[in-house]
Amino acid sequence: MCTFPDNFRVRGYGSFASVDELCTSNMAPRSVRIPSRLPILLVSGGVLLPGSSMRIPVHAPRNMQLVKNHVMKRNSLSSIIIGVAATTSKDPQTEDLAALHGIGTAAVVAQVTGTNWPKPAYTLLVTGLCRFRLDDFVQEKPYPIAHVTQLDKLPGDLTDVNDDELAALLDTFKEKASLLVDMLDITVPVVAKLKKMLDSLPSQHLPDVFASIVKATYKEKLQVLDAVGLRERFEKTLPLLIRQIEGLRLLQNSKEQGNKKSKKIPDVRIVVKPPGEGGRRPLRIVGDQDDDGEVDEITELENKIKQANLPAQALKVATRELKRLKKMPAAMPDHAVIRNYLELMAELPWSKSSPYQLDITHAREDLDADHYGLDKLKQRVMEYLAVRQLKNNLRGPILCFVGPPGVGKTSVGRSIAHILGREFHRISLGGVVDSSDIRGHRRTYIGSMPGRVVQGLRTVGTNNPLFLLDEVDKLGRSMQGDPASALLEVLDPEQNAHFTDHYLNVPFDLSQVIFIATANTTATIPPALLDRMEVISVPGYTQEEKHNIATRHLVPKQLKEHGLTGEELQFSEEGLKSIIGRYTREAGVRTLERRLGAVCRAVAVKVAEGLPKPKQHAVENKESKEEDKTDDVHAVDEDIKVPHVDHPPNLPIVIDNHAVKDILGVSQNYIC
Ligand SMILES: Nc1ncnc2c1ncn2[C@@H]1O[C@H](COP(=O)(O)OP(=O)(O)OP(=O)(O)O)[C@@H](O)[C@H]1O
Repeated sequence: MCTFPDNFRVRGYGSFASVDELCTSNMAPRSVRIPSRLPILLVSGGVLLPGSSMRIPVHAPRNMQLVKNHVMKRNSLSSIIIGVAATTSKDPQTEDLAALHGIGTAAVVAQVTGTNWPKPAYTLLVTGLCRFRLDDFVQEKPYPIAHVTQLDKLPGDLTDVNDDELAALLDTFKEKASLLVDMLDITVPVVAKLKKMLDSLPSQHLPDVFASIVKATYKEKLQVLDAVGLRERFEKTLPLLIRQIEGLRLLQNSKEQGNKKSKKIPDVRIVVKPPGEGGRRPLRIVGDQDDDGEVDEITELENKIKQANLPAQALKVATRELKRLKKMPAAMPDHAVIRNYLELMAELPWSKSSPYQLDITHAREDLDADHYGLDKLKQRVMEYLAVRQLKNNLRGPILCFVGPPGVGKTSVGRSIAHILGREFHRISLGGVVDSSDIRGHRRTYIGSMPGRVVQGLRTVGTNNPLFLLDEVDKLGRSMQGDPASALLEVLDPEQNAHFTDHYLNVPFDLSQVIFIATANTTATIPPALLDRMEVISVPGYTQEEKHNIATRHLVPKQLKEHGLTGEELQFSEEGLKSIIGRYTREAGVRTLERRLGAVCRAVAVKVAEGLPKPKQHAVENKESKEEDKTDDVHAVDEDIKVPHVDHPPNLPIVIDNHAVKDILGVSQNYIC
């Protein structure tokens, strides 16, 4: 199985230089034999005809499953044939299989483009091979697979056709087709190719190819698809061709006369648009507006960027990218990439900060309220905060709390953010081996995304949060660059006002961000990084300290988390000691907190079991009401509410030595 990066483009069928090339390629239908079972891709609002290509954005859950399970799991796309069937259901999300059109088009998957970040979005480029009839479904979920019957078994070239009527129809069709091509701008490569194809393409393929490039309604295209017989197919397509020619004539006349209408059209050069995107506008005029929905989304993005208050340099880049996006068809793979980029630009907190808030007199109280002990750490934090208050915008040292797991390093960081009224975000650095994890990938790189710092800023939505760089001692190193040196750039007050993430490619001012690091040991912190930080050791706790932390912080916290109160559950002195001494073996208090949680859960069950049963529904039938009364003395009477309690526990439930053993089992420490 192959894995795909976050942004990718996989080509499978030949090597097409462009959509246009594909759209006029002559790879279909010839002597194709398709499998009798095909996975079915549902397309709403568009019809794929044999010999033409279509870009299909994948949104609906079933289509997404098909792409993930059938297409992406292959190493190569070259042999992937799927069925493309139009659904008459207006909402593709409903994916009603009954609404599928009975005739579909077998197609090869020529290209998959898309992105996995921030959410999966794929586009398939498919080329139609031949018609098939949908017989029945072998499976409907996660994506439909159907038994199909191949319909197109086209005869050889029609040059020596015996049917006079068909021969005449063919001549007229060819004449009109070449007339249409002559009216198009030959300097457009795809038109030149179409002209060439007109002579070389076997005549029987002409209706499908032309039906897919002329302007036609969804219904008309379905009629062409339904035309299994050759003559019928010519008959259905010829009027479309003639109508297109008439339309172009009108357009040209209006241009010549220089009337008002034509002035609105900046360039009457007519290009052939790939017959995709619902096949609604195969021929379009350059300068024509695209789908309303798409325009709306771009306008929305533009407004978002305006409101984001970008600095000059960022605004310049965003405006340039926005212009590119407007010119680009939505089906182009780069469209999603630019959009993601612009969305990030619009969402970054360029000028949004949390208001200044620091009350040093209450800071100590807040720290004490959240944590027991940790005097040295709290003292240093107070000094840090005091200097911050005296000299705002401190380019101070980066504090690094070093100590064993579970001693409160992260939670002290969270408290500091709270005291300062800043947003808190934790960046876990354990196992980071690639510098682009910190600094992002360049946008030219497939699967590119911003680094964790920029992602963090987007998440918190302010430009002055507190970032906790967790586990700096576990930073790795690899061929992809040294993440520690990237981190140096982030932390260096001289440089971080102009921090440039590779993906963002414009500087973002990190000088207002507070960084605090945590580590279990200093031994493995890269020396250059260690040099920038002020290490504060947080030693493990003694049994007594753990006892105090438990009674003051952990027990009340766990009671609250489990919906219990002190009147329902109490820990006896010896019970608590037993948990600390026999059921935990750690310097911190994380396991202790887990064990207390386990006890709370067990007690919560007992308390819930003893609660009054929920009131039964009033009995509608009077007779049955009478029966109920005789059967059960506790039966519900509207007037007398007697709680139905089986064995209400004696509250509070006190957890002593024995209760601890009952709930937590035999201690591992005993076994050792
Ligand atoms: N002194 C303390 N007072 C109150 N609660 C504490 C204290 N020390 C730790 N805790 C609690 O213990 C739990 C674990 O703490 P925390 O996650 O901050 O540990 P840590 O040192 O960051 O661990 P790690 O190194 O594994 O990230 C938290 O719920 C925290 O509130």
